[in-house]
Amino acid sequence: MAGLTLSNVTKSFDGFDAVKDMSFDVKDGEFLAVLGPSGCGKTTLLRLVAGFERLTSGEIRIGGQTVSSTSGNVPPERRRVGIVFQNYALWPHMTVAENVGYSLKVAKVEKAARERKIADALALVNLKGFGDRRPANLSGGQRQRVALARCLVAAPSLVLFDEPLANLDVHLRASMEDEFAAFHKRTGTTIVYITHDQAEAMALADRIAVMDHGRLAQLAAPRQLYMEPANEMVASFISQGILLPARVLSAAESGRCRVEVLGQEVVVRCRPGERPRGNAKICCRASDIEAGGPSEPGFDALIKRAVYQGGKARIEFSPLANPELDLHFEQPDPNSFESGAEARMRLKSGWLISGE
Ligand SMILES: Nc1ncnc2c1ncn2[C@@H]1O[C@H](COP(=O)(O)OP(=O)(O)OP(=O)(O)O)[C@@H](O)[C@H]1O
Repeated sequence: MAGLTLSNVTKSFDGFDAVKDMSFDVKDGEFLAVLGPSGCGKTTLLRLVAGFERLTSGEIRIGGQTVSSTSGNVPPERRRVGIVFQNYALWPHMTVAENVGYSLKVAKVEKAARERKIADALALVNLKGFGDRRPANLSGGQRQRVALARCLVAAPSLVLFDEPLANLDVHLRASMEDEFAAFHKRTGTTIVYITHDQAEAMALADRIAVMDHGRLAQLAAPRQLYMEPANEMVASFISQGILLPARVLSAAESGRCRVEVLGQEVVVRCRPGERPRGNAKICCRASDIEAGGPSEPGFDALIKRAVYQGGKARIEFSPLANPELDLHFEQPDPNSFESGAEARMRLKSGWLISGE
């Protein structure tokens, strides 16, 4: 296996930067998810790494070897990069074993070695004994595993996944997530996994690169992305964080500072070096909000809707002083909030978005 390094990679189409100045490292054996809204450049990034697309500037290295730069481009078939696509693209007239071994046959690998490699690849994806089946006689998840085996048989140094679960139903997705996680643990394959599904990225990846308009917005472990989003885009994108206008009242001390939000003073988490300032934003989650007593610090709100969600209700409300803000929190059963009522709300915590 090998690591992957992108240094200041830009890809322009007719002057439009689909990928802009991206730099990051994927460590040997790491599982990196690339996450972002539609059109942010994920597929272009994958195509650049695979070698299907030439970069406009910058450099890509795989296992220390430069594979893309302005002075040259190693062709896709010589990069030892495996790709698992969203549509598995298996040949229906071939058996599972023939599908998996096709590239070896083309490369004129001798029969006994070929069969051994096919068996090893099928074992890696838990499909031992499926070699004689046809794709039509497999489930969607099994087909996706054949596609994975087909890419593993070539002993790639890096495997790229392009939204591999997008075509599968919800239950199958969950079980394939488990399969991919187990596969990664078992093999230590370096994986770059493109998705627009946050839950999938969070469940699988060691780290997640969030892309926004072709740029890297943040690269961090899932929990850090959730707890400490680098900017407003990441805050609102990851788990639909709630952004609130704030004024910073005190300098950072031990990772916390005091802010004024919705007329309430709250201690929030923050980066070191924060200083008092206006025009700040904090990111909070539904779990950071709770109902408070009438005389407690907090703010008054108008309840808009209570949506029962089995064992709890999602309470949607707007602060009376900021009716343009739509907020919500979760209230365990029994729910005592009714739409149209006024209630006192309290913000318990949050994360101060860096001003840089
Ligand atoms: N060959 C091309 N020529 C011109 N523009 C392109 C080309 N390929 C991609 N783009 C543009 O680059 C931007 C990024 O596209 P890309 O397919 O990489 O996004 P994405 O994040 O994979 O989107 P999605 O999640 O919808 O697949 C888009 O605005 C797209 O229209």
